[in-house]
Amino acid sequence: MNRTLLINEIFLSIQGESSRAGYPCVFVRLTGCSSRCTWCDTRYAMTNGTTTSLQNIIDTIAGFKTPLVEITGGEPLEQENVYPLMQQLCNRGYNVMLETGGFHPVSRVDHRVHKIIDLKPPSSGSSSNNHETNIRIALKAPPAEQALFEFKIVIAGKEDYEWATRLLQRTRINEHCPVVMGTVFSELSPAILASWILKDHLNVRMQLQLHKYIWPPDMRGV
Ligand SMILES: C[S@@+](CC[C@H](N)C(=O)[O-])C[C@H]1O[C@@H](n2cnc3c(N)ncnc32)[C@H](O)[C@@H]1O
Ligand SMILES: Nc1nc2[nH]cc(C(=O)O)c2c(=O)[nH]1
Ligand code: SF4
Ligand SMILES: [Mg+2]
Repeated sequence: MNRTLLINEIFLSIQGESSRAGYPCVFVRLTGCSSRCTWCDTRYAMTNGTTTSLQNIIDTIAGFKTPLVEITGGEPLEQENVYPLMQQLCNRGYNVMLETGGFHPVSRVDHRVHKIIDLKPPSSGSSSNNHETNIRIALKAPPAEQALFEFKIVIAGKEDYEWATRLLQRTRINEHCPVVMGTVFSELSPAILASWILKDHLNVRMQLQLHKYIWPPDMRGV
């Protein structure tokens, strides 16, 4: 079957987010997202895309000669053929990461994929769409698979931070899986977020979007 995906861009860059930040990584950005996070930095991926066969995507990735591949968007889980793409990349031996907004259960994602799941705070305007099933799936996973779950919370201010600490107290997800916490770029000072995390002895990994410090923050394809 000639399966396709609507692709916004495929590029090689330095992974700027998550526990793998700093490693060379191929990014496959899928077009389209039905959410509208107020501070989304990738609005250009909402509509523009090229219909591309899975084989063509895999060949493009192979050309970058890099073992780490991240599937992002847009919202990657909104296109059905993302599932066979991830499976085929895993079969070929790539380290595959998925970056998802967390509005869809990750139960159909190949278990070998490193899943980075956002928990959207109130400032995003998308908080009511969080799918807490993903937290339950991660908590129930056997330890070896739990290591392939990572949750991410992007914070714009104190209200978001307090929402996040309540979520962590209630679910204790950070005792089982890495939780990365970062700032909405240019909205909240990293030093302020760092001071809150330190004051509360919060067991999270702070991260900044590394690529926005390496290159101009609004540059595309990096
Ligand atoms: C553009 S989204 C694409 C993947 C998926 N839709 C999602 O939300 O995870 C990739 C990541 O960028 C983060 N992000 C978007 N806009 C941001 C901003 N202005 N500052 C910091 N992180 C941002 C999102 O929270 C998400 O973790
Ligand atoms: N360099 C770089 N690292 C990233 N990590 C996650 C990204 C994303 O947009 O999902 C991203 C991105 O857009 N660029
Ligand atoms: S879910 Fe991701 S791509 Fe969609 S609007 Fe929110 S940050 Fe942007
Ligand atoms: Mg990005």
